[in-house]
Amino acid sequence: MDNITLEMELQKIIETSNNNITITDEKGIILRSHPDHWSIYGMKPDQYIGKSVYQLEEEGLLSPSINAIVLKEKKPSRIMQHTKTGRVVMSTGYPVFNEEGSLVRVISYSQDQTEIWKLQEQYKQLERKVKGYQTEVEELRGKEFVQHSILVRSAVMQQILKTVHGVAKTDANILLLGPSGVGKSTVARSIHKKSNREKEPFIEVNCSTIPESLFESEIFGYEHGAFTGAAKNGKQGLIEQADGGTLFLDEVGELPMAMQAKLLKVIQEKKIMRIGGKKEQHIDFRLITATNQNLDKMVEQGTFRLDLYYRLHVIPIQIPALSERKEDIPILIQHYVQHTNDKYQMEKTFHPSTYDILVHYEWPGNIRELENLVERLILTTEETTIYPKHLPSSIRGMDNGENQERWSIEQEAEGKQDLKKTLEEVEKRLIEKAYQQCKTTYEMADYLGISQPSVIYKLKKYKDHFGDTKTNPC
Ligand SMILES: Nc1ncnc2c1ncn2[C@@H]1O[C@H](COP(=O)(O)OP(=O)(O)OP(=O)(O)O)[C@@H](O)[C@H]1O
Repeated sequence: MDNITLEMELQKIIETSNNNITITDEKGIILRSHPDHWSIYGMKPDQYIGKSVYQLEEEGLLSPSINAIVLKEKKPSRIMQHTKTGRVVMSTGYPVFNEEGSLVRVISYSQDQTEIWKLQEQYKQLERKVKGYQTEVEELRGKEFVQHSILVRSAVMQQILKTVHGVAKTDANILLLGPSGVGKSTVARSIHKKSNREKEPFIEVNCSTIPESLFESEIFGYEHGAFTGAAKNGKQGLIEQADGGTLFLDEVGELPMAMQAKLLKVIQEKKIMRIGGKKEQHIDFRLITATNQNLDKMVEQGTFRLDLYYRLHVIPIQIPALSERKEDIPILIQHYVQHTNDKYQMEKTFHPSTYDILVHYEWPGNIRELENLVERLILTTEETTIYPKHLPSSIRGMDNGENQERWSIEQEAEGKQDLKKTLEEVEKRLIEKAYQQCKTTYEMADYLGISQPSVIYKLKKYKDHFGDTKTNPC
């Protein structure tokens, strides 16, 4: 067959193939390719024919070039490329050697895989959703409690709920202790819901937010003309509003001393008198209090009345910090991801590495911090998958590195990093692990599932990182 016929055949193959066939010489100069196929890279023929693939890489038009990889590795290779035009392309390259064994050409085939890739992503998301539903079904089957929006899985919280719900129908005063954001108000509301007062008001008073000068009038109310600026018809106080129901005093440790004495009297007598009023009225309420302060210490220091403390302390319940009941963290994350997605009609998911970091985080701000962070991440992350890189650095910094390793691999799939560098980085870390754990290159080969010569090659490749290579006793 003469050269002209061969040339025509080759040209026809390139033109009619479903793949983008690209041929480069030993220097990476593009000799042939079909113009139609380069549109996926957002390039026109004059931008690549006769150009070097290295140059195209530098210009960010190919990231990375399969032909460049084959030129370097001198063996067939396959990569996924994320193009400037947003396509996902699978490229496979083969070296062509002459009779002397020198590499003279590289032939590569590229196929647009965007639709398959998207389907795979959708499938992964569906898989995660199904897992989420499975967890929910398990929860509903009783493995966890889901009661009055209280989600608990830990044994300690299940016991606490059992105790408080056990006394919910009595009128015993309950004191909820624990750091901020652990769910004291939530538990208080749940006690009310379980009590016989369920249909009556639940009045929540945050003692730290009412200025001392207004406290008395807010709590006890006042009669017409009680003081300058008082409302014309007087005002019902918060205790009066709780008549028949539950009065929940949050941050009770913040109560001014003078108010402590008045509150003690109300608790003992269940009677109040409005400011400027002439007669006392009986109020039927159940009292629940909460604080994140150490009341014992405050009593010792003389800033909290001992007699009031005894009154409030009838059933003390200590709610532990989230870091002391880590089993609750996964269901809380799942719940708030689902809840926020539903609330804003979104479909964001947490990458498993992100999820792992959050599950192991200490959560100093407890459930409130968790709830706020999940909501913020879902609202402010543009991508549908939330990666560790989206987490605040204070949380990312707590990770031991394993998750960072996992997500850097995923980032490569997102095309946000240079694929070649990412793969090299991952390879280097795996080889480092093998290097630390194995005595010989044969053991390393077994450990890594590659041949021993490949181990030698890779150790040489990263010699700056490892120093001298391992000795081979065999
Ligand atoms: N077990 C739970 N399941 C789901 N959400 C919860 C749970 N416990 C608390 N939360 C949520 O966490 C947030 C903080 O809870 P809550 O206000 O009850 O804490 P707190 O201990 O009373 O805080 P503070 O001491 O600051 O008043 C709320 O948005 C609440 O809905």
